[in-house]
Amino acid sequence: MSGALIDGKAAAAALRADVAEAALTLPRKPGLAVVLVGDDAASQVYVGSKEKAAGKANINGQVHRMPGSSTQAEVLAQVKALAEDDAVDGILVQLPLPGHLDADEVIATIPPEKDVDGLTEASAGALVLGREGLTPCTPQGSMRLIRQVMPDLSGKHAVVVGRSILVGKPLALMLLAANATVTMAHSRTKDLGAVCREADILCVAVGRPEMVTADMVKPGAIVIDVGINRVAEKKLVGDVAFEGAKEVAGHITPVPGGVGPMTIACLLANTVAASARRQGVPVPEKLR
Ligand SMILES: Nc1nc2c(c(=O)[nH]1)N[C@@H](CN(C=O)c1ccc(C(=O)N[C@@H](CCC(=O)O)C(=O)O)cc1)CN2
Repeated sequence: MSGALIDGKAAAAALRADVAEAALTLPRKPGLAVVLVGDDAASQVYVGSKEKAAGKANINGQVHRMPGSSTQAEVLAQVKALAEDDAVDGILVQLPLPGHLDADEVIATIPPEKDVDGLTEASAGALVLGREGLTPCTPQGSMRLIRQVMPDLSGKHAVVVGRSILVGKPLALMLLAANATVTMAHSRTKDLGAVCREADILCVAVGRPEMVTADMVKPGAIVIDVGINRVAEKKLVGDVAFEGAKEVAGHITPVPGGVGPMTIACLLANTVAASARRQGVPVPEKLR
């Protein structure tokens, strides 16, 4: 029997509606600033989607496009200007940056209270310590989809394949905080298939098209595919071989239409939450 599809598009639309409603309750309209350096085609698409979604969610979205030849000093100056702009509640620098730039230094320039990507040391530290903070959008979106299917993760075994700062590491910490038993797998893991087959919840974020196959999935497992791999002009696939895996999984996210849309919805949720804190009002309940 085929596993149930986890509809990320519908979940993202519902969250965006909650964000739009919450934004209207704030004393001042929230502001989101996106810095895009260079002309990476995929980044242009994602930033365009973020700007459009922000407008529909009653958030002032602004995009600062910089040439790929921009120097480190020029990018740092742009982020610092946004850090000092009181109308800006959230700042994100679209990744990846051009290779000549030091992304760590750029991200470190974002004030923690405006870090709506959840990538600064302060945000990562808050996540490790179990304190309130802004969490990365894709792991946060993944957790929202998991909890839709399984509200209580106690006693469940989660396997996260991939250990990036954008997804794998924060997602593992969020699963731990939700009382799952967590295994982190990566390129150096021996017998990856055996490890994956232990998972009640299998999250894959490695950037390798269809790497996880049906024989690596425990029957009835929840499969969260975070991969977004363009394999042809008009064809996107995830890190999981969907057609085979869906016959074994209990629930599975598609690509496209799964975790991706949740990334943008969670960015908007983070922006309204950051704005509420900066304006000294409670974070709307639905966005906590
Ligand atoms: N600063 C950041 N950079 C990047 C992030 C991030 O969270 N912060 N994540 C990814 C890219 N990304 C957002 O920036 C992103 C990727 C994919 C989608 C999405 O909705 N994908 C659709 C398909 C869209 C398409 O046709 O390409 C889907 O999966 O249904 C949204 C956002 C790396 N950079």
